[in-house]
Amino acid sequence: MRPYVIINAAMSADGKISTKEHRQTKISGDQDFARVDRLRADCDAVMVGIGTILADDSSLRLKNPDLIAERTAAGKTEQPMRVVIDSRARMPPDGDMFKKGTGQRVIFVAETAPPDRVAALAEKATVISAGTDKVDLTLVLDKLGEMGVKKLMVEGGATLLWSFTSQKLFDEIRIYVGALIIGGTDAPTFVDGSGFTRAEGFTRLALKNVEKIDDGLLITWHKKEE
Ligand SMILES: NC(=O)C1=CN([C@@H]2O[C@H](COP(=O)(O)OP(=O)(O)OC[C@H]3O[C@@H](n4cnc5c(N)ncnc54)[C@H](O)[C@@H]3O)[C@@H](O)[C@H]2O)C=CC1
Ligand SMILES: Nc1nc(O)c(N)c(N[C@@H]2O[C@H](COP(=O)(O)O)[C@@H](O)[C@H]2O)n1
Repeated sequence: MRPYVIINAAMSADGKISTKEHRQTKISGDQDFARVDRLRADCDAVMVGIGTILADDSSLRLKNPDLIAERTAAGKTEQPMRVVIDSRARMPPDGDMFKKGTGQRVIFVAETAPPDRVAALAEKATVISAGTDKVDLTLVLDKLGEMGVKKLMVEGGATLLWSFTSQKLFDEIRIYVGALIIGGTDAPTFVDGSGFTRAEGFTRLALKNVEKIDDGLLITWHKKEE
């Protein structure tokens, strides 16, 4: 069975998730980062696209020791599975995701990924081929389901979130709107990609909750069933 998919990200009041240089930007405050850590702890796997790893060198690990202890007491691994969507196997083998924290790392690549880079990554992670030229997210979700992932958190970035939202491959969106303006036509927004041209294609959402956190707002949407 496919996992329940929660998209979680933070954007500025003008919808940007980082700067025009794609520099990692602190949008959440302490309380929201604690919520993000809690959500990571509650999920079986945490995912980003390779653009995010190359920009941020994300470790994607759970940081709060109390949450790690809570997971192990519940018979789970210390860290949720860490997953990267990486068609061309560009993941740096010396990235923070490999250096920090314990547990399984999974890289989804396309069949056309260069074999030497796939072999180098296979020494550090479980590498799975899914899709011909580009990673196919329906295959990814099916595979993660087979691997026992019931709840998946997808953190970004803008290109991966376009794929998840345009293909309606999610259940919930939790978006933190921070009290700042970043600006810049070239700065990534919550969702980029090619965009819809016709209203019939739009991904529709149902509002579930709004909560003030730090000096911003956490908005929770569910996918609106058509
Ligand atoms: N504020 C926040 O909550 C977050 C911000 N970010 C920011 O997002 C930016 C990175 O976003 P992007 O450059 O858009 O990269 P991304 O992280 O969305 O990765 C996109 C890349 O993934 C690969 N890919 C393979 N199969 C794919 C598929 N089926 N669909 C989509 N992508 C696929 C492609 O190489 C594609 O270029 C960074 O600046 C980062 O700081 C990232 C995560 C969260
Ligand atoms: N929720 C959230 N709020 C922000 O303000 C952010 N900048 C991000 N960024 C995401 O978190 C990843 C970093 O994770 P690690 O600290 O390396 O574990 C980053 O790569 C984005 O995915 N998120």
